[in-house]
Amino acid sequence: MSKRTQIDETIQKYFTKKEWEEMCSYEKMRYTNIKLNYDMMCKLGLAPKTPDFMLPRKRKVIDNDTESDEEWTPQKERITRKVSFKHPNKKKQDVEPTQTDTSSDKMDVNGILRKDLDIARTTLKKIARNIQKLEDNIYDTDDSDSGDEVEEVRYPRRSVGKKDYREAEIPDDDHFIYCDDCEDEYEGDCPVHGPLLVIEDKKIPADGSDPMRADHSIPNNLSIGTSGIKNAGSGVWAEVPFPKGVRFGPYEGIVTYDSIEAHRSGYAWQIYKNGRPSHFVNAKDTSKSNWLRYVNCACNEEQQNLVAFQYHGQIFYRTYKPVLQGSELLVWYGDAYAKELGITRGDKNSVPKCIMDKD
Ligand SMILES: C[S@@+](CC[C@H](N)C(=O)[O-])C[C@H]1O[C@@H](n2cnc3c(N)ncnc32)[C@H](O)[C@@H]1O
Repeated sequence: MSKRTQIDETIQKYFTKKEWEEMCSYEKMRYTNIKLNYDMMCKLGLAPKTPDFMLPRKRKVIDNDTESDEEWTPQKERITRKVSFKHPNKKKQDVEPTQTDTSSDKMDVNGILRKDLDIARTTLKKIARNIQKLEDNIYDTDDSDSGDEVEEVRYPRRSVGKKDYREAEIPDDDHFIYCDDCEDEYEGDCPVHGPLLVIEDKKIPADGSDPMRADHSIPNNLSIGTSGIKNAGSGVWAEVPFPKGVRFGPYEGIVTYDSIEAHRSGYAWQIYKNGRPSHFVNAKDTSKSNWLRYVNCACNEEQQNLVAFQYHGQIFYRTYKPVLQGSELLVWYGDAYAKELGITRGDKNSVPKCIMDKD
């Protein structure tokens, strides 16, 4: 036999005196359970919808002794809902009797209560599972995938470990985002450290009417100027400090399938679909691209402050470490292209062609 919940007398405040007096103990228990469930979800930070009965109601006359049903606007709605409760499908003999109540609608109400309790229990079990997974994730005690169905909280699809930011990120599943703090990938935003802080471009029409669209799209607090890298042309500079975890982009340009043209331009990112090369986004044309085209390739890991990543078929840049005010935004183009620029990171014997002006 299921244990009965104690009626929480504090819920009385959500009802009029008359309503409370007329309410049978099953209803009070039902509201108690709804509130218990709600409180638990709040404690877990799940931002549940406030149960209707707990919402403030308009009251025409604030006098407990004299009020009638007509004095409360939403009460009519509540009473309508109360009578429209569906009878449980279970046969009456299947329903466990409770110890104390003798009211005529005992079986029906009991069935409703049991259903509510079942829902609450299932929800709490799911929450408990989610918490466990989160804890496992935070403390890195268990990387295994239990195969459990988890709702509302997203978990890493796989433990990818610490990134080598010199490696090009070739996604086989680009709806996952790497979290630099967890060192893991999540479907969408990291449930522990939250979403990346998105910095939007200035909105400039991409119809080709502005030949300098790329320059004009640059957000506040960033500027385009001569790069600090010798012979690299223009670059992008931070006018203010940026924290780790800021997202810029997407990288905009013309879609092309011509790999030779893309390669020659020096402004094209390759897009992958299911781990295979698909097409290129070429930002050579300044009337069809945005400011991200001006971000240069870092000469070494110390300089690098951005990583390029593909998300939902587009290339974005994110700060993976704090960017100091007055420093140049520098990303890694990928080993092959960097080599062509004379950047051979990790190769101590290479002749350093890629040098900053101040070096
Ligand atoms: C996407 S563009 C970057 C913006 C370019 N600096 C500009 O003025 O338009 C890529 C080109 O910038 C230059 N570049 C970028 N990083 C460089 C580096 N580390 N060393 C030398 N040239 C670099 C190369 O000419 C490269 O083809």
